[in-house]
Amino acid sequence: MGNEFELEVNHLKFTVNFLKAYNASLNQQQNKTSADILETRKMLNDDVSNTFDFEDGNVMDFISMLPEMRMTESNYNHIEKMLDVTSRMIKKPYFGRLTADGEPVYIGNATIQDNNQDILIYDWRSPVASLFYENRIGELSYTIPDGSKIKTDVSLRRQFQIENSEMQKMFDSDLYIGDEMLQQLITDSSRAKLKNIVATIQSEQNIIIRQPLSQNTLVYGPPGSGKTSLAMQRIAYLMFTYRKQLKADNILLMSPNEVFNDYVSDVLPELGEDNVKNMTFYRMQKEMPYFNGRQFESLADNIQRLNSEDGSAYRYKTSKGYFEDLKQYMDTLGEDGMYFRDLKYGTKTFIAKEMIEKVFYNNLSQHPVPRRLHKIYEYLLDMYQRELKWLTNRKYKELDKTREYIGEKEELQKMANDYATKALARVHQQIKRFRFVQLEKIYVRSITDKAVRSETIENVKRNNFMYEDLAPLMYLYIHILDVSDKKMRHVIVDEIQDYSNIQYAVMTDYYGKATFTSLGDKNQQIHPVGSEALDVQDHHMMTLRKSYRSTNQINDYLNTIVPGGIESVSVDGQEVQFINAADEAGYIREMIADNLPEQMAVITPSREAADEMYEQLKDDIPGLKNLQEVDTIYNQDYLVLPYYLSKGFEYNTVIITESEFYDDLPLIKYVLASRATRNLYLID
Ligand SMILES: Nc1ncnc2c1ncn2[C@@H]1O[C@H](COP(=O)(O)OP(=O)(O)OP(=O)(O)O)[C@@H](O)[C@H]1O
Repeated sequence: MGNEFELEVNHLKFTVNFLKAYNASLNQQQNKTSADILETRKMLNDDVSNTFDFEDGNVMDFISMLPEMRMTESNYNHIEKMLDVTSRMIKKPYFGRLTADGEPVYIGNATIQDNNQDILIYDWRSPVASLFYENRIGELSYTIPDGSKIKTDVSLRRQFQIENSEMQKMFDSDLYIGDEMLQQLITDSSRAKLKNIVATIQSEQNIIIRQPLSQNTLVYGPPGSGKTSLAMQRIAYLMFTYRKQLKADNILLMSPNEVFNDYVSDVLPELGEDNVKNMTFYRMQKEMPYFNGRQFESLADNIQRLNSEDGSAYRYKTSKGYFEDLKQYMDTLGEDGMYFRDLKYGTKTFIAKEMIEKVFYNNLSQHPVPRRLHKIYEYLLDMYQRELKWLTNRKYKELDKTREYIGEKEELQKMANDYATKALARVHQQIKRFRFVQLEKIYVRSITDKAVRSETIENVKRNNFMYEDLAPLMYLYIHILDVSDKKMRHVIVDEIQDYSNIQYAVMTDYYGKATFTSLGDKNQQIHPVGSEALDVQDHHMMTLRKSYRSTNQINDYLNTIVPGGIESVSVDGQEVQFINAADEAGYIREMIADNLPEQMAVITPSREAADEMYEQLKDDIPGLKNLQEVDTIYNQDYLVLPYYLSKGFEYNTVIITESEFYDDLPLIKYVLASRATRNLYLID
């Protein structure tokens, strides 16, 4: 092994030197390309834009230069990306090695070729690198893009710990148990944000990451089994494997809240990829103009409200039974049950709902519902143009007659036009937003439970929509108008257990051209009412069992809440602390006085309790942050937060205050306790 270590140290030196030289040549290329771009731009400025005239041949010159300019700029972007990648890789060129069919295969964050085009380092996402994540040696096989399997004899699997271009340690490991690299990562809690796990992806995780793009996948796994990490690694994998089809803006990450996006935002850039578009279920309605101006309760407010209120309306509206009723109601809209709105301006009716209804049910009855509505939309826009013209003319005549304004005819015309445009602005907006359809009434009619229906009518009247109204309204909107986002090719949904069947249908139907990877844990529903299990079709179901986050002691405690929930792959730490303290803030103050943990989250049962706790602790904990529902930045090591915001995160030390609050909510306690990596305190 001594000799082997030396050989590896030499190979590392060679690779680092190569990367340094490569990086320097990229630097030179970048300078040259940026000089070329500047020169072209300057030339265009001088020669073209001063005399930008279609009569002049220089416009043609400009057009003929465009492809080359685009190529130079894309070349520049590529060089910049490679500069970034190689700068990182100089410090840590690779993390693993295989000997496959007698040949060394080094594995790192990107593929690097030497001057003879031989591969010096394989990207971790390349097919052959998959063998590394099998965590064993022997006769193995990997799949290449055409689907065929390549049999390979793997005689060595080696992991490296390299820091600042220096070899620290190496391990030859063919067994996952005793994986020292993994153990070291598990004990490293130096970072507040989610880290990449590229060097220690486990075989059950590797299978999930490498599912084909065409496959819908549903993954369940206990707390700490790496679901969020996999979500990010999978995005990086898809972007590499399908780079011709997929750009960052074709992939969507559906997050439980806004701050979560920041929590995961380091992973993709570290892996050399751009961050993808992110979304929350709540924010989806903002992409649908119909809902502009409608006030929807936020998820956080919904959770707080239903903590103390009766949840029967929520239960009804998220149930499979209601979803079936809604679909049935929608199926008959072509014959009956469609509701419209009068469009008015001033005291005048632009169009009466009865008229729209007549066109919808009589004149257009041969078409499907969405087609009818789009045709009505066109008629109404046409009508609007005619009305605008008529109103402008009338105003023009009026102005002309009063002769109060003596000016140019064009000015008079403009005044008349401005007047008419303003008068009809609301009508125009309503047409554009399809507000001539009375979606809310259709929704209310689809509710068969009398009490829920009358409560909903009151809320609609007050423009006070509940969170649970979002999904059925969006579902109606998407289907009645046949609206979808055609750009997304893949959607990753984390914390899938927090979505009802109707919510999932909204996502899969709206992102209709995308396949889905959804990840969650049925035992981690944070909503006080909860939803029924997800009924999905055409999804490959996968289960994770092992958990990498918390110490064995914390995992043992978690297993007392959900027996057998977690298979612990971890290290020992201190026992879970159950504390009785009349003055909770006082206890925390004392506890941290001589030993402030690296990171700490104080979790409270409500927003009010969080505000109060923050006031009591802020002078004792430097940089303490009171995390808000609307926050989008996650970079604090010391946090106070209400429990429903803790979803998906992890902290070195977790203090659950007023823990008796969760006595009847054991699964919420489970979620909160599983946020701790090293130390867990439950105070009551
Ligand atoms: N293969 C791995 N190698 C190293 N660390 C890992 C691995 N898998 C997961 N982890 C670590 O375990 C912790 C939990 O991972 P993650 O947050 O992705 O789990 P999760 O399943 O989403 O958890 P939860 O359901 O509780 O939100 C993270 O610190 C992550 O870095």
